[in-house]
Amino acid sequence: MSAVTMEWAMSLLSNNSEVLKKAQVEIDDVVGKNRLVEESDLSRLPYLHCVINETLRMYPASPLLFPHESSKDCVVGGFRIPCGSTLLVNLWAIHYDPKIWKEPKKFKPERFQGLEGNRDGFKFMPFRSRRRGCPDEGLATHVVGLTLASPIQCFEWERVGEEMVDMVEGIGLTMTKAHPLQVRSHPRQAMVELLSQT
Ligand code: HEM
Repeated sequence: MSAVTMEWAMSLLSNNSEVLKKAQVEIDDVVGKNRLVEESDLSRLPYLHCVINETLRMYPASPLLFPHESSKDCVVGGFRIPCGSTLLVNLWAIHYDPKIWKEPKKFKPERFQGLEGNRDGFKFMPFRSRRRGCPDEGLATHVVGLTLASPIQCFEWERVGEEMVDMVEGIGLTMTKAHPLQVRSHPRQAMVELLSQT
């Protein structure tokens, strides 16, 4: 799931160079160019977290979440759910609901600014929620944060051709990209020396 999220994030950044630049400036300001970004820097990179959250909103790794079975009769949102029903949550529909999100189809990490660490009810649930949530959410956000921050800090990327990276979704329970991301990259001038030492 972390690798899937990484690929979507890098694809979105490749198509939105101004967001990539903003994330790069934040890392340069906080970390500088004399050392590589470390896990302990992540809490000081709020814009990077906004990028990750916006990626998880638009491309939740598990768009229908795992099916669950109701253990007793209950009523949810006015609907009677008999005991033993298989329940799916259409997370994708919630994450694109125009009643909840302004311009839901637009990649706008800024919409999460000031909301870091705030789950904001049940509007945003890439890791599901509470008792049924992903037990490794903290680890996953750290892994994605660090593995995304490193190439942002060290490399310039560009699309392979003129056309935008295609964002077609593959078929399956996990939302993968239909076509693997391809980008052309080269080390940032200021990072060449540091990279040659590691
Ligand atoms: C971006 C990365 C990840 C996302 C978006 C994600 C999301 C989710 C979601 C939506 C569920 C399903 C909850 C449900 O519907 O019942 C889940 C379950 C789970 N995740 Fe993650 N996950 C991620 C990374 C990880 C990682 C890195 C690990 C472990 C190292 C992990 C371990 C688990 C486990 C063990 C469950 C099953 C929990 C249970 O049986 O109730 N996840 N995750």
